[in-house]
Amino acid sequence: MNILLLGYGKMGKAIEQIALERGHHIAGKIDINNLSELEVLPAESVDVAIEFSAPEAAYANIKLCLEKGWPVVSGTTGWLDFKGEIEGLTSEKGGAFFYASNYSIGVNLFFRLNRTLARLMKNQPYAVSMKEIHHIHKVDAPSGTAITLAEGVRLENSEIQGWSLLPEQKENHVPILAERDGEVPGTHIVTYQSEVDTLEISHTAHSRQGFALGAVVAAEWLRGKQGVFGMDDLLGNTI
Ligand SMILES: NC(=O)C1=CN([C@@H]2O[C@H](COP(=O)(O)OP(=O)(O)OC[C@H]3O[C@@H](n4cnc5c(N)ncnc54)[C@H](OP(=O)(O)O)[C@@H]3O)[C@@H](O)[C@H]2O)C=CC1
Ligand SMILES: O=C(O)C1=N[C@H](C(=O)O)C[C@H](O)C1
Repeated sequence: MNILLLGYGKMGKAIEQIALERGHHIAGKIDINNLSELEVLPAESVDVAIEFSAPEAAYANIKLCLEKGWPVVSGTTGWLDFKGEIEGLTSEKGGAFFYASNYSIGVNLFFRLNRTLARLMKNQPYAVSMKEIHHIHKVDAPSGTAITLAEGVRLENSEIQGWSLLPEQKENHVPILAERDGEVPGTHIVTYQSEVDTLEISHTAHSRQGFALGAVVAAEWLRGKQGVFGMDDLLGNTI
């Protein structure tokens, strides 16, 4: 496949390496410095775009891809207030859009574990909280993955109404602590605390390889499809 990389930072580079290993061709590498190349790229030179850029850039990047008729796989976090508009544009254009806050298989297993645990904890005397730890370059907080985890708890427990980013706290919201430390690729911890004990589940990424592989597999899966998709569509009951 001819893959356009939209955003050529830490993730763009990790994705390039895996895409080449899997026999794909890189149709272009776009970042903030050569954005104008995007508009002049011939539509037929790209089979799928993989977009990992920045919160303020994702919406415009994805919109442009959909207007060009390119299927888009996006992993950028921190822009999801506009996701509904992108979903509308996808159906208007008959295009294809795939989004995940985290593309690694391990984290998608963790998402399911988190929901199962939230269901078990629904009527138990435990307070839920979350912590995410990322590298110091990360611009958004809390992480997209932590937001998905909090949303998972909300879906299982009607007492939970959302999340709050510590130090701000809101009643019936999952408090999330966002820590920035060195070059940490991504750690997420879900904690349930009672007066007598603590129960914790965690996921620790050792590198960006898992995120990058998931994004390339999603791009391969998206080819030839129409609509809005996520990891549950890709993984189904295979995990
Ligand atoms: N869903 C998932 O599994 C994962 C998601 N992410 C998310 O992916 C995003 C990127 O992460 P990461 O690669 O680490 O970040 P980086 O900062 O390393 O890379 C971002 C890249 O996007 C470029 N960029 C900035 N603005 C634009 C623009 N307008 N158009 C195109 N490119 C632009 C930057 O260019 P320049 O350097 O010149 O500013 C840079 O090359 C983040 O939102 C992060 O949270 C990260 C890992 C996994
Ligand atoms: O910015 C990152 O690095 C990461 N971002 C994603 C997020 O916000 O959840 C996924 C992963 O944790 C790495």
